[in-house]
Amino acid sequence: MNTQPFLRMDDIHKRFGDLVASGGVTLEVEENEIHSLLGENGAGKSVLMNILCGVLSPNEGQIIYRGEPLRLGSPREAIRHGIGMVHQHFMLVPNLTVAENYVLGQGMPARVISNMRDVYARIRELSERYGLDVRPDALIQDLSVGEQQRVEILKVLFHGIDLLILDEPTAVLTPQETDRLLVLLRDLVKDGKTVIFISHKLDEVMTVSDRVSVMRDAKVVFTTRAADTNPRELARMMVGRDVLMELPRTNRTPGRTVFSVDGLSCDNEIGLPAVRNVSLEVREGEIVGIAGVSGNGQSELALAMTGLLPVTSGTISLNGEEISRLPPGEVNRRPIGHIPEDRHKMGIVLPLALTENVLLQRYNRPPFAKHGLLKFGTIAEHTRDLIRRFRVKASGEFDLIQNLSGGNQQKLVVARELARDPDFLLINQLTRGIDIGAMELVMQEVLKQREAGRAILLISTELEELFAICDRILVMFHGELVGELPPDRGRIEEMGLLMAGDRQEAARLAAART
Ligand SMILES: Nc1ncnc2c1ncn2[C@@H]1O[C@H](COP(=O)(O)OP(=O)(O)OP(=O)(O)O)[C@@H](O)[C@H]1O
Repeated sequence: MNTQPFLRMDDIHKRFGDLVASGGVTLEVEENEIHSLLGENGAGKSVLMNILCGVLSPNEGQIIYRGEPLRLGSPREAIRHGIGMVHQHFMLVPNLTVAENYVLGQGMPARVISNMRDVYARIRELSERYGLDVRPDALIQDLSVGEQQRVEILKVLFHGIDLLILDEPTAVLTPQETDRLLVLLRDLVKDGKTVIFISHKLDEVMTVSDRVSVMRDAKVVFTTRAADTNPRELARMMVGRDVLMELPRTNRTPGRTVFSVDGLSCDNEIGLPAVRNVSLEVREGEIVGIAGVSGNGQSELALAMTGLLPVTSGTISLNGEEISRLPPGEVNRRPIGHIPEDRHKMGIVLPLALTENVLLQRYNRPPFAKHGLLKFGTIAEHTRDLIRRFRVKASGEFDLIQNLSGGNQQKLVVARELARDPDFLLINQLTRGIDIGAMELVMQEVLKQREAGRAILLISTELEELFAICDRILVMFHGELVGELPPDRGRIEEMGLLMAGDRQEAARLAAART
């Protein structure tokens, strides 16, 4: 009898200078299972998977795959062995079509490329078989994030992959898209594929996995069948302590209005109406949430509030001053903190050091500059302080931010913006990519800002995040605010109805409660 597992990564070591990303990791995966990989930010999940798909080579250790030692020099070699990965950040070329992306640089036989009709036919066949709804001639830049995700998955299937690795695939998906993805993963397993799934969301891990492994400090510390564990145990294994799912907060009467929006409308980047007649106010010491399925105008609302998208009508005011028609640089001079939705596009500059990223947009202002000269000592000390307070895993303040794991990049952006002590804090997706322990820390820090009297607007697709810290929650649908609810988990059904635009049914439910 063959007792070899389908895949065994054996005593893998990977170091970057002094930093140990894999410190003797052993992971076994069975054929035809969904195996989830969990762990704190920076535990070493992505590095391990990058080794398995040929992006990185280990310093020591070996991979045994289908009973044979496997040495990979590139992702292309991994694909030849049937191993493919969908990365946290998509790797598609935006101005090419789906089909062009699939044949690009993959060393496809010339006869395949010369006959794009065959490529189209294969894409259509796979798309139909797995219900993926991918059009071969669509331009990547015209697709939503969820659609791009499907294109990435289909690309891996297109190359005949048996072992599929997905690194946080649901971080940017809507709940409906996530459900579809989880069903797809089960279908793939039925078709004989094997899946390794990385996620910080314990409920979906419990739903979809056959087995789960937990990484801590660059090692796998625990593997179990999903049926034999629960979210609380998994959280404890990841973080090394019990995680508070409920955060204590004080009752607080909000103070004066700090930030307000009145009758605001704006268009999206291609000139279509995105935000329609939105009015809201945020007061001192208050956290106001905006719930909604992504793509309902939240991104445009946030951009308009920070001066990055022109307002077509209505006003935006901060501390009584109208700021709706100020250029972005002027808005940025006001006491506003902004945690953007997509940290790679707006929050950080990847090839720069942590110190430089902390300084972004503030390089000419005290305390970091005096008489036009940068105060390097102050900048370094401030960055070290943020790293310590937010437990950012980095070798030091001069580390390049691109060397940090995704969740640690997010923690640095949050730390930087909270430290600016702004009067108004605009947060669009607070905990994206952040592990469950760090989530607790980051939410506590936002609550401290509330205690300090900041006015906070939290746009989020994560209801748990909104319920945990908001004082009241507005719901956005098709560019409009369609309702307001207290952060009461008992009213989650009503909120779901509002998020789907069904005001009547939501009102009926609300009436039935009273
Ligand atoms: N190219 C690199 N150079 C230096 N350090 C790196 C590099 N790539 C990764 N690291 C470090 O290796 C460690 C593990 O990172 P990895 O991305 O595997 O974490 P992760 O478990 O996937 O975290 P997250 O949940 O935040 O995505 C981190 O400390 C990271 O900073």
